[in-house]
Amino acid sequence: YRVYLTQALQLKARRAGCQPATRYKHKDPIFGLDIFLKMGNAMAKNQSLVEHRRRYDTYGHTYEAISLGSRVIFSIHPENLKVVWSKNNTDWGIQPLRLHNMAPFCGTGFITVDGPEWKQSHALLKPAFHKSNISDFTSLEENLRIVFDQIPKDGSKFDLQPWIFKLYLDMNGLFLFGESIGMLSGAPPVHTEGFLDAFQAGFNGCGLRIALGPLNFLMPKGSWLRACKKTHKFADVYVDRALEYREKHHLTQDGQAPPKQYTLLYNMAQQTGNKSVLRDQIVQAMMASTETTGSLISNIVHVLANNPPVFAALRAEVLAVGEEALDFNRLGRMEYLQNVITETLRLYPVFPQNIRVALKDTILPTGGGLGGTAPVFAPAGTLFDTSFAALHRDKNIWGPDADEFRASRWNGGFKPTRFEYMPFGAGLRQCLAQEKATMEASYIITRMLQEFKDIKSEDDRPYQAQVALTAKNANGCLVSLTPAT
Ligand code: HEM
Repeated sequence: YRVYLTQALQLKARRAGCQPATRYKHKDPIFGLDIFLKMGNAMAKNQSLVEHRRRYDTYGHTYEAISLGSRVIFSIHPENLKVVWSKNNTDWGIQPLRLHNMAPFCGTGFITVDGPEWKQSHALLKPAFHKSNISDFTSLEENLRIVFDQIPKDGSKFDLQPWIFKLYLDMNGLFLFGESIGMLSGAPPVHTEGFLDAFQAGFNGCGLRIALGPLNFLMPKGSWLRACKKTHKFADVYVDRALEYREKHHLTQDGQAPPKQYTLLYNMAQQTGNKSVLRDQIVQAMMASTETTGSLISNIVHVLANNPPVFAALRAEVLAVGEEALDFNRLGRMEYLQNVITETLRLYPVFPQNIRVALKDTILPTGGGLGGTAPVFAPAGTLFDTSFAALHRDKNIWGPDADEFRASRWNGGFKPTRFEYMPFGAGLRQCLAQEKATMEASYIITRMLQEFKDIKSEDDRPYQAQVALTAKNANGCLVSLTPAT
């Protein structure tokens, strides 16, 4: 039957004019253990993005391989990305790859499902990201001041990254559940004890299970399941509060609880009283927000500390703001600042890679044959693995200085297509927090440059991406800062 199936698929591919993409030179062409181990080794050395790029340089924009028995098409060709990430294309998804591997940790939600269930989850989350809910910087300012207080004022060396991550654990707590988890104050609520370690272990376990694919039975499950349980216990504290609130206010006015609208969980609890739905969504939202905006800010500071002319130009723009209020409108009009953020996300994408799976037999428009331009057949179950980090440094798109930080490349109407620059994804699953993340980054960087007249790098190592779901600088953000007054 397998032989028949293979032949039937080959016939289907030939009829559509498809040709195979360049094949990775395997040592183990049957199970593809070699490519799996090589990537594992590169990840352990924080070299996975370098390894991906090296392979694209060797094999071209699209090539294919076998990894742990699955066929994988690796591609950074914008034409292919356009098809796979298209809003109307239901041939590609994520559910068969993620749901069974992640459900014990985070259940059913926008990260784990496709189709109508994804749509429901997306609809529950979306209202909380409305501009009116994300444009008040009062709590951000209060918490940012605590970070500023930690920075040595005598110009001595300081790792800013852990403090930015603490700031974001607290800010995410406020946005997701309406309560800071006390990382900056050093006084976390009692129920958070052990939560961060459990969350990290639960999250990492999901990643490992996905990476191991058919070998995921090799991962010991006991401690992972305990970490999942502890994470649920933490989330349930807030879910129960949101449900109590919903219950208490249920019969007011038109039957809706008055909105505690700035908070994602309370916002969702206006729409559903289902405890497990709320818990799944909030755990998945924690996954999407952990270390994302924090990494972006740490990366911008890394760029500024290593590029004195960029720092000087940006500080001049910040000083020109004077006493004006830093709202969305004013921050959005700071053109150089916006270009610095855009260029930082190009060179150091916080989500550097992504994988989709073919939900049915389908065709990629390009990458096949000797010239690499023929369509490529992808039978159901084929994985599509892309690297935004490699895409964002492709010299065909960005020119010979693709590896250089040049904020001015975004001046004068230069605009890559939606599938050449994808720091926030594209299509249906595009990040709901894009505006929130970029505006908060704008606020923090502006405030920092108001408070400090110089930032110098105290680290001569290059940026080294430590990749889990997201990427952060493995070396932290070692800098020295000079106060403005
Ligand atoms: C610099 C910061 C961030 C970056 C670069 C980023 C990037 C991304 C990317 C690339 C995706 C698409 C994933 C995919 O296609 O599989 C995504 C989705 C998403 N992100 Fe973000 N993200 C950031 C911050 C955040 C934050 C802080 C939150 C929540 C508070 C968040 C919530 C979401 C949600 C809910 C989705 C899924 C949308 C859906 O499927 O409906 N993101 N993000």
